[in-house]
Amino acid sequence: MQIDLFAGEHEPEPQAVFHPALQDLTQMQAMLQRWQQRRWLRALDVQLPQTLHQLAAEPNPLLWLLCALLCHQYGRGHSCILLQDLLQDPDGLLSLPPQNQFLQRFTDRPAVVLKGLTIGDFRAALQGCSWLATAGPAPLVLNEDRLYLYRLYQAEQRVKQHLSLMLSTTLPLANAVTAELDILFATPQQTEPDWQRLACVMALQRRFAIITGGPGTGKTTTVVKLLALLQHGAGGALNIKLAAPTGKAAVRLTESISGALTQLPAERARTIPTEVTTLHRLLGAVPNRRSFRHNRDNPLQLEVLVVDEASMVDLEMMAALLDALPEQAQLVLLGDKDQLSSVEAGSVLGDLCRGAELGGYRDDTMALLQAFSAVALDKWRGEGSALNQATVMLRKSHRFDAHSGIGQLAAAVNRGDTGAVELFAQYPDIELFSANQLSILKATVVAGYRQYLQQAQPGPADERDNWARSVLGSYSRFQVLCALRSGDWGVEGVNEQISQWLHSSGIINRQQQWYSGRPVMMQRNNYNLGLMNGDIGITLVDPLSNMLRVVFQLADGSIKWVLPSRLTEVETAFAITVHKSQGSEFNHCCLVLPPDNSPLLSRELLYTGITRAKQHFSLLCAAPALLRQAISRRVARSSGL
Ligand SMILES: Nc1ncnc2c1ncn2[C@@H]1O[C@H](COP(=O)(O)OP(=O)(O)OP(=O)(O)O)[C@@H](O)[C@H]1O
Repeated sequence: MQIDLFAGEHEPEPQAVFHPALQDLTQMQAMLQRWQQRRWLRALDVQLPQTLHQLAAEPNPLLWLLCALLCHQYGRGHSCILLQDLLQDPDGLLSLPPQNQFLQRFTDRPAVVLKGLTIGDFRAALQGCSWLATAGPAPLVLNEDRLYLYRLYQAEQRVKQHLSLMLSTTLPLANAVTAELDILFATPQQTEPDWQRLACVMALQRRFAIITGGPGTGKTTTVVKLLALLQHGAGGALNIKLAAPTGKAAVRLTESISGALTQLPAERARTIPTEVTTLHRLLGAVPNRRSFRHNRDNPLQLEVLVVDEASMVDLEMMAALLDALPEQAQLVLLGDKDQLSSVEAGSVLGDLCRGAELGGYRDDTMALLQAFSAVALDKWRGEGSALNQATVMLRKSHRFDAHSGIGQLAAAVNRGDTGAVELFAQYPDIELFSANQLSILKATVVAGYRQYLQQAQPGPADERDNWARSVLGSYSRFQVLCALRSGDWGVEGVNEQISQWLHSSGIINRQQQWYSGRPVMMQRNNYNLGLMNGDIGITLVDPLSNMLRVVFQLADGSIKWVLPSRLTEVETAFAITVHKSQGSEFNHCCLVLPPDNSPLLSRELLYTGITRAKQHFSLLCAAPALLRQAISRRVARSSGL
């Protein structure tokens, strides 16, 4: 057979046939409207290109599409869109449509619309576009084929600049540090490195350090010892501040710091603060503004700052925090890198901790750490980034032992082991319900909430704060978590179902919108009230006025009584999303998964849900196959960090 080397030479170039919406702006606008009607996009996503067009006309349909998708991704917590990833798997990257059902039915789904496009087409649509920042500020930024909203790009740049500056200096270690470490850390015969001790050594030497680890691995214990070492070196004169992203997390850190201080010699414990503030309060949030009172021009007054639950800190907050840090201050971030990322855009801790498991310690870091370790550390040697040289991962949980199903389940899910499903049959502290076991779920939920609801009956006037505190304490023993917000199996549907069950069991009377015992969660920060997004309050009859009030515990442990009418943006909290549960722990958690394979079900979501439980974990899941799919799916947020 003869091969015609020149076949095709005279044939016309194949014309790429693009989707009609890419060829006509009116069609693109109509398509975006349809996506909004199907709830694939938010009104805001569709509005953004329209608004920009009014300011500077840009009739390119692809540009409109990119702009709407960028806004959509921002709403889902991504700092940017990586154009290459968008081309590779549009439906997957965008999680559009959000439920996989009937996907093939839509001929205008992202994968079909973007078919045939190349990265060059994206660049061409953006080139010379007046919406794109080239010299000065403009709404969009393209950097190394990552498309950003300007604000997020700015925040990312600021974080990068601050961190590289902080990572470029090392601090001298005092000669007496070994003796001090020996006082604080017991040295039994070891076979594994004492990462808590090594975390202290590393953080003493850095202006920026990260201590990451799962629940109960001793992050708080370690940081308390670190602060004792720092104070000892400075003669107790350091101005140390402790902060957490939410009020709830701040209250929890206050409790665990107080617990950890009891393990220290009294004269050392005295030099360490126990007061924990929220980041918003620390930075001085200005009502209805994005900016803070403390910033580059008005830095914070402190020498050491510890931020707990750092996985909940979003990109813009991290940028604001670093802006406000005085030049010589030391910053230590604590958190679990494997948890879900912040509710707002960014996955700062996850991004910064990439490679933390492997160590990746270079020669100089190895020399430093090895000098303080009785066990050889060669396994963790590598050529990691500057960040790796400032990160220690604590690996041993002191809370969950080998007999704990929660610990085993969390670890298996975290390493993507689909065999995790089998663990439910082996441990008494974890249980799995299928969707047709609703009666068992009902019994679990009613029993779970009964105690706090009984305590919520009108209490004594002279002890009203203590009573409120104990009701809030009882409430935090049990919590239903959902993977999704909307739908029958989301927070909306499950809250409705639970209220019905509790009402029909005679435990609540929900004939009015507000009733005694109603738990509510803040959906936005309210600076006037000093309440933050995610704070949970409980409705009680105030014994002083006999009127309904909602009680919240503030970061300093005090109780705030608020008129329900002042709480406009709250939702019932019998069920809350896993996302919003971050920073909280409950004795017993019950996680409800939807019956279909939503792209939102991921390993990180399961891990975060499981690790909210301290003693008992229940899971409602229609089929084990669904659980295996969720364990196999990872969520990766796009960012340039
Ligand atoms: N090296 C250790 N040896 C024995 N017990 C420890 C050790 N480190 C911590 N613990 C204990 O383990 C428990 C959890 O420690 P800690 O609160 O410091 O962990 P954490 O990582 O901050 O937990 P979480 O993030 O889940 O709140 C505490 O009771 C603490 O006293």
